[in-house]
Amino acid sequence: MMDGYRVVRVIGEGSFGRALLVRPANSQEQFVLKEIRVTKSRRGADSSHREAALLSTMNHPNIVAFRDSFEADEHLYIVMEYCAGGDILQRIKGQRNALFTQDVILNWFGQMCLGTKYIHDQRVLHRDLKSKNIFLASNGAVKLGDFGSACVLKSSEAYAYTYVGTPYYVSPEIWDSKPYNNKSDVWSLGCVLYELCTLRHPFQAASWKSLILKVCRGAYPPLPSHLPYELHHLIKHMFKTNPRDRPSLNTILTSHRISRLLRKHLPPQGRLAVDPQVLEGGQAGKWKKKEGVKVATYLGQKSLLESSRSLAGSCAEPMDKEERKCPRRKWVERPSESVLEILRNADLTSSTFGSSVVSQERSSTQSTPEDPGTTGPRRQWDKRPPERLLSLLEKAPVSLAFETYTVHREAGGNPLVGPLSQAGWDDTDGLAEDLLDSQRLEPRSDDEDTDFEEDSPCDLIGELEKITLSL
Ligand SMILES: Nc1ncnc2c1ncn2[C@@H]1O[C@H](COP(=O)(O)OP(=O)(O)OP(=O)(O)O)[C@@H](O)[C@H]1O
Repeated sequence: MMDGYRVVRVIGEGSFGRALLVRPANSQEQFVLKEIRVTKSRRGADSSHREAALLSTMNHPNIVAFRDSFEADEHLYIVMEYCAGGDILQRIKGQRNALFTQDVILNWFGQMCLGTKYIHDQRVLHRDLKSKNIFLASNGAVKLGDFGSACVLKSSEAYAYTYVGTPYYVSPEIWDSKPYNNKSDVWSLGCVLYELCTLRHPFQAASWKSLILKVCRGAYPPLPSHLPYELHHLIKHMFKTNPRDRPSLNTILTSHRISRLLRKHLPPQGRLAVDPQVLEGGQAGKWKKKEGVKVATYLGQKSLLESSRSLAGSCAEPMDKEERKCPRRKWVERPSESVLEILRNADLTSSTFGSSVVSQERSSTQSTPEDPGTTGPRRQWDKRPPERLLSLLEKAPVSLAFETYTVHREAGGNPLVGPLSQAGWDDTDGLAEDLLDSQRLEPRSDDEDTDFEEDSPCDLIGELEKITLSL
């Protein structure tokens, strides 16, 4: 018995503790109790308060609901909704080779879209959407979970933590050291949709280098031909290498070619929810602020622990109302391609990947970031091998690419500004906007809705380098 909860059984073990199936003493209802080891030094971080206020507003049928949290015996416990159907990855694996029906794909994916649209409407990024973090409830509802790994708290201590994601689901802009944005979540959701359609990951690779190349080119094996044209079309757009060209969740649900098909497969309440007015209305069942603080503290801990393994993890990022009104940041005309360029050079010296592989991949039907559909002259490769990334990629086992990563770096600016902080509440309000690259600001347009992103991109390559050095 724990704080009024009776343990029914252990569901599984994650990197930060166990997940238990529990039942309140006075009820037959079942919940998941996540048990997280905590260290005293991380308790009560001031920066948790604002993040908690944000998290406490999360309430949607397609988001795993939080019920309670408490601390006992050096552990933090979070009580949340139990999803009896398990996670989507388990379901995919359980299919063996039998493909899901089109109805199942559209029904599940539609609900994932509703959940993601809900958080995006609140200017929150999930940052770790993957089939392992999406659950099925007993009533058939699909729910996005594991906001824990999706949330970074910049602490008031020495480091700031930035979430990177799970490499197999990470979008090209992240490899190009661009900020995480709402379309990065769209890319990850595209990976989940592709998995539902094929039972395979879109970017399979035997090495990091091959993985990153495929991701940066948006090169994936075609979907089975029996699937409707609308799904082929949607996947193609979700895997556009430039985030500007990917549809937003709003577009997918309301005006993309897939929208009608998706809506037809949504449960009735979901169909109603596509109406933006209804979506914005759902605010019932908020967390109590006090509980939210504890959860936010846990999230900060999780980030710290994760990065202490040199691998990284982390954060949902809100934008405040003021920021919504601000001119939004614009993507530079073409990605800088830093990673792509280095990888291309790496091919000259790599023993495992010759230029023929690159040529083959370049002939894919997907456009490359530097060559959106035109047939310009091939770039000359730099003769000097890029030692840094080359050695990194050759040493790192690709199995690591399914892990969630956080990176840490020394905090610059105001260390109290957390990724879940709302700019309007911080002393740096205004200053932060001034510091933005002015070239990346432009008025908002309706058809281009890459409209919010993290503030400070991280040095992913540098961090991966540290990882491989420690292997
Ligand atoms: N709300 C839930 N309902 C049903 N099962 C859940 C729920 N949350 C987690 N699980 C299951 O419990 C197990 C452990 O989950 P947990 O989130 O603790 O770790 P993980 O996701 O496997 O790893 P990590 O969090 O370290 O990345 C997993 O099998 C997961 O599918």
